[in-house]
Amino acid sequence: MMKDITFYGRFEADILAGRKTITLREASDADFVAGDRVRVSRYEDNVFFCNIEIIDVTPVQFDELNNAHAVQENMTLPELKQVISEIYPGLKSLFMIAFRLV
Ligand SMILES: CC(=O)Nc1ccn([C@@H]2O[C@H](CO)[C@@H](O)[C@H]2O)c(=O)n1
Repeated sequence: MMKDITFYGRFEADILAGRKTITLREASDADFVAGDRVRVSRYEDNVFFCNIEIIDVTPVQFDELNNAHAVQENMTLPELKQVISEIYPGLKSLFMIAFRLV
């Protein structure tokens, strides 16, 4: 059975252009392993927009986030920390899911 993931619609263009190649998620949203093919839909309206292949799933602490993470999100580090703080207020333990378009 194919797995699914949702992204906020505002990230769709960056994902489709290959500008966003990681996502940082809480544990309950990181149940993927390298090689998984995953159907990607928009969170707001559930519209499918691409398939991705999972490259890697790695634990990362909020306080360890650095510019390399931000670049892979097509953001600055302050922007990335702000976005994550809004989605997951107070959460320190995240998982970095690296992916590529298929
Ligand atoms: C829709 C949903 O259920 N959850 C999430 C959770 C996270 N993200 C994005 O991943 C990166 C790091 O958190 C940032 O770019 C976030 O905006 C997302 O698009 N959708």
